[in-house]
Amino acid sequence: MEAHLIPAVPSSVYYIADFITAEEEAFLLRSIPSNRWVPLSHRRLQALPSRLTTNNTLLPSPLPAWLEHPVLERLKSLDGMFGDAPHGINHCLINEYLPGQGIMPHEDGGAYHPVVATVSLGGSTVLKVSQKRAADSAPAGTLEDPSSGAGTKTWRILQEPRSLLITCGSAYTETLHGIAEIMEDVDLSEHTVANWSLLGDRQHFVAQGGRSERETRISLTLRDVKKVSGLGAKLFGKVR
Ligand SMILES: O=C(O)CCC(=O)C(=O)O
Ligand SMILES: [Fe+2]
Repeated sequence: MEAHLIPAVPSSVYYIADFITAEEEAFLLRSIPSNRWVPLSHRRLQALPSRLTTNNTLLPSPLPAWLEHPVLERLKSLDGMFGDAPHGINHCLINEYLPGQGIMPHEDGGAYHPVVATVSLGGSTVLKVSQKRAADSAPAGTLEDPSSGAGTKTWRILQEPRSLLITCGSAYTETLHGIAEIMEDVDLSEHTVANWSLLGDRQHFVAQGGRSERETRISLTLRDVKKVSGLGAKLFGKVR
């Protein structure tokens, strides 16, 4: 995995170009249920096997067979990335973004084991990663430094279709990530893209003059939800 570590961004974010083949990408796009989308104002999403309950608990149920091979199988084979996760991978969030759509800067938070894997399908996009301001992680009651918004470090990660991005460690806990609501990503170069050296097809973006028009992109975000309902766990033969 060290060969896939994105340099410069807080540790650790890994990028693997061509994690799946074009045939596997087409299979995944065909397999995503068409009747489970939840429309949001700036994208639509679905959660498999289900959405979390209000107290961030998962009612356990297996992930669908179409996710098992190749995605889950291949993720589990990655040098122990999910080795410490209590249930391996038990949840998949699917987001669909049309050109011009994105997601506000956020952190994934404590409901999940702090390793997240994202498989990109369809179009390319830029994920903007920024260091949380000191005030974001300061204990409640700490006065905010009015200048703290300035100088927040940011990085751009270009996600090509069929790629895998894995975020863990302090990158999971100390940064925010988001996708700008724009029709085109511009100024893509070795100087502005943190994972430039790891891209599968740098030449594609060079040939476009460092521009990349957004196309419909679907991401599979795979995680381990920490809390699994006890009743379900018993039904599955595991008492936790
Ligand atoms: O679509 C993506 O790559 C990011 C999705 C995301 O940040 C999330 O679901 O928490
Ligand atoms: Fe996220």
